[in-house]
Amino acid sequence: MSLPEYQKVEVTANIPYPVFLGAQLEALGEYLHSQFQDVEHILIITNPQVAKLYAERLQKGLLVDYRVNFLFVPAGETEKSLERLSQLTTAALRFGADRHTLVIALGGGVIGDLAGFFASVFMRGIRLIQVPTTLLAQVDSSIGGKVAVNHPAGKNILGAFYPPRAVWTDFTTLESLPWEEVENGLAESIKHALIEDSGLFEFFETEEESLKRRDPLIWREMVTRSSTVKVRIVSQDEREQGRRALLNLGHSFGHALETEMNYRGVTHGQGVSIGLVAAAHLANAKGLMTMAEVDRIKRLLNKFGLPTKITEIVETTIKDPQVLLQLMQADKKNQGGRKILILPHGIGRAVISKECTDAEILDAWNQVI
Ligand SMILES: NC(=O)c1ccc[n+]([C@@H]2O[C@H](COP(=O)([O-])OP(=O)(O)OC[C@H]3O[C@@H](n4cnc5c(N)ncnc54)[C@H](O)[C@@H]3O)[C@@H](O)[C@H]2O)c1
Ligand SMILES: O=C(O)C(=O)C[C@@H](O)[C@H](O)[C@H](O)COP(=O)(O)O
Ligand SMILES: [Zn+2]
Repeated sequence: MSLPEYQKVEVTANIPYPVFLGAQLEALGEYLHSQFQDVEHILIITNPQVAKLYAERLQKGLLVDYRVNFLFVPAGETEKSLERLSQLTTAALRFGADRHTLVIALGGGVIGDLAGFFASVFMRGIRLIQVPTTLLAQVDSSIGGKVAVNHPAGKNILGAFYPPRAVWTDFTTLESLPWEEVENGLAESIKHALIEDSGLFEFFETEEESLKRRDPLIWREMVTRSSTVKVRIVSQDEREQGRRALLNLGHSFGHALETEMNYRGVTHGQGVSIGLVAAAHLANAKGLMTMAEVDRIKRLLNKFGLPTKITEIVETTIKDPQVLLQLMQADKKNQGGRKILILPHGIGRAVISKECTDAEILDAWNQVI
């Protein structure tokens, strides 16, 4: 079988790896065979819904050469936990996994982060392939090597930088994705546009209808342009010593909200969407963005069904933003107790700010409560 038509983009990190955009699930086996001669055993970590849809296609190319076992994880953000990591370990050992076992993360960002963290610590690290099946995972989470589980006190608090050996992105898996899951990916894609691609922002504005119709060519362009932003930034600063922090735009707010909700009732994409609006208001207060630009961002998010206020998604008991401000203390960007925030600077540029006071951050929260 010859490899299908795809676009190969390289992440030029410490250990470079390819992102195959438009690859086919069936062809992964042939690729692995060409790259990893010592692999005999493969663990596919996925969830039952995704497996039902795509396990057969993926397995087609694997069964001849490998002993393949599945580890199933129920759907949901709460599965990114140490308890689930421990259960995966028990099951992997039962299947005879060793240091030559290769992990395939087949699914969305939850599977990618959890399976990735498992691969990073199992026997001190085994090889990992990301096979993203949600829009969010294709444009963002499968690229860049951030893997983690959550803690009641903070999102992704236990994790690692653990780059995959390859990212295998099959656009056709997005055909079965429910619209509410599409929205989560759009939030991260719009974030990428805000950080460094004003043309992509305009693309979202002008292509609203074709995106909603799921026009395959327009979707392909969206995923390609958006994931290219991520590849570019991660290649410049793999371990977030500087510029990579820009990819965290909206996340200081979004992660605090997710944590406050115990990782239920608000999706990551919704948290990011609300966080983008809060960051835009903060940027306006700092003179980095006009109110017209803040409104333009809100309009775009709303067009695609994304929330711009917390009350749009949950009947919240959060009346006092102090609780959320407190939770921002666990943000991984902070230094010596000082909050570091990412702010949009107009549309298509973002900056790292160490200058935001708690009072200013509270004002921003009040704009989205
Ligand atoms: N590591 C990173 O750089 C990074 C970046 C962004 C987000 N994340 C993490 O990603 C997670 C969110 O990921 P997500 O939005 O993909 O959610 P998710 O992984 O929970 O997937 C959402 C749902 O979509 C279903 N699904 C997956 N693929 C499908 C398909 N092709 N067809 C139909 N249904 C499908 C799943 O069963 C699941 O219920 C969060 O934990 C977030 O913190 C990580
Ligand atoms: O890749 C990055 O860097 C990001 O910040 C991308 C985010 O979309 C993603 O949610 C990431 O997991 C957040 O990282 P964290 O370090 O704030 O946990
Ligand atoms: Zn994110």
